[in-house]
Amino acid sequence: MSLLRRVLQKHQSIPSLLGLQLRMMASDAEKGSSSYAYSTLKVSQASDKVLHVELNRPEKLNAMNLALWREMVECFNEIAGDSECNAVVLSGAGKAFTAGIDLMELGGALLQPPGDDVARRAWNLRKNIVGAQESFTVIEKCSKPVIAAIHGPCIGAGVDMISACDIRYCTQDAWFQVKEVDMGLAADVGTLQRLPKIIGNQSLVNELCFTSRKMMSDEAKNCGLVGRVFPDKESMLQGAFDLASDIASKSPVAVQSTKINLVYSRNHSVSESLQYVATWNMSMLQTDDILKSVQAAMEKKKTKDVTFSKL
Ligand SMILES: CC/C=C\C=C\CC(=O)SCCNC(=O)CCNC(=O)[C@H](O)C(C)(C)COP(=O)(O)OP(=O)(O)OC[C@H]1O[C@@H](n2cnc3c(N)ncnc32)[C@H](O)[C@@H]1OP(=O)(O)O
Repeated sequence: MSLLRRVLQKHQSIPSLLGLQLRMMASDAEKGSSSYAYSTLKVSQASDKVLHVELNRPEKLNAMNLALWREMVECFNEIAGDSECNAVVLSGAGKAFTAGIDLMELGGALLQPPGDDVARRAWNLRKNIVGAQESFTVIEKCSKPVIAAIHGPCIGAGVDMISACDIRYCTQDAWFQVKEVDMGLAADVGTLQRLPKIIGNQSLVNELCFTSRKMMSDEAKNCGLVGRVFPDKESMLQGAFDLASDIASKSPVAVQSTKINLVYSRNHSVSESLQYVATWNMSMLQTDDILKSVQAAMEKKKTKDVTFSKL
């Protein structure tokens, strides 16, 4: 039976979904005591101070169900507070990066929020949307650089997700699709806000968003959506891990301050951003990391040979 047919059938049993509210910010209590234990995300240590987060619903092409939206928030909040982690690689298990929102599970809950009248339903719908936005904004709020490693399809919410990452690598077989218009809606969890700042070609962004046409990896590279294209998943992951490892070896004060200021500057004027970094660095320039880094450079050593305190 086609996916679309099953989605439509599922929507006919809306009453079972009426009580269901998207809870995008789950409490830590649900997770138990073990660290990085998630049902839809697999987190592993790729190398020293580098974590590998995999979207882990390969049998559903990593379609984003309720648990995945919630666990993204939990996971990246956990990473943000983990002083053993300095950089992250985000990829998809199986044959796709992601097929976007889980049409079976989320479509009904999203379109039919609970509420006694239109105002209350709208109120709850807004809460769901804001909650879903947090699932990707949390990547941006996490001060550790996040490298998206994309292979195969990256559809709908997948584009929202990778737009919140700091660096994007992909495979030759990767393709990108801002699918929302073809689903009858405007994208609302980050693509329309972040993609224009990444690609820097408003005409192309508009075309992609209005038409839902697929963009293949070569075009993604040419327009600046991805930094590098690799022949296959294995070489892409190796490239992403090497990059993450290089970043992770540097002063975490310098790297994380840089991410925070890059994100701030993207959203503010040059003059506001200069003010911000001046205030930021009035404390951060007092770090021991400067002395250590300069000394290493003078001795022609790599930052890998320097021991920086955890942050
Ligand atoms: C608050 C709102 C926030 C966000 C909104 C976001 C909007 C979007 O994300 S829009 C994009 C929605 N996604 C799609 O339209 C993609 C749908 N999938 C496909 O078109 C195809 O699966 C494919 C990606 C082209 C790959 O095709 P193929 O290689 O032939 O695999 P399939 O047999 O189709 O799929 C394998 C398996 O995965 C299930 N699946 C695929 N996509 C989804 C999905 N989006 N949701 C749920 N399940 C999905 C598919 O049903 C198959 O499962 P089986 O159990 O094996 O049948």
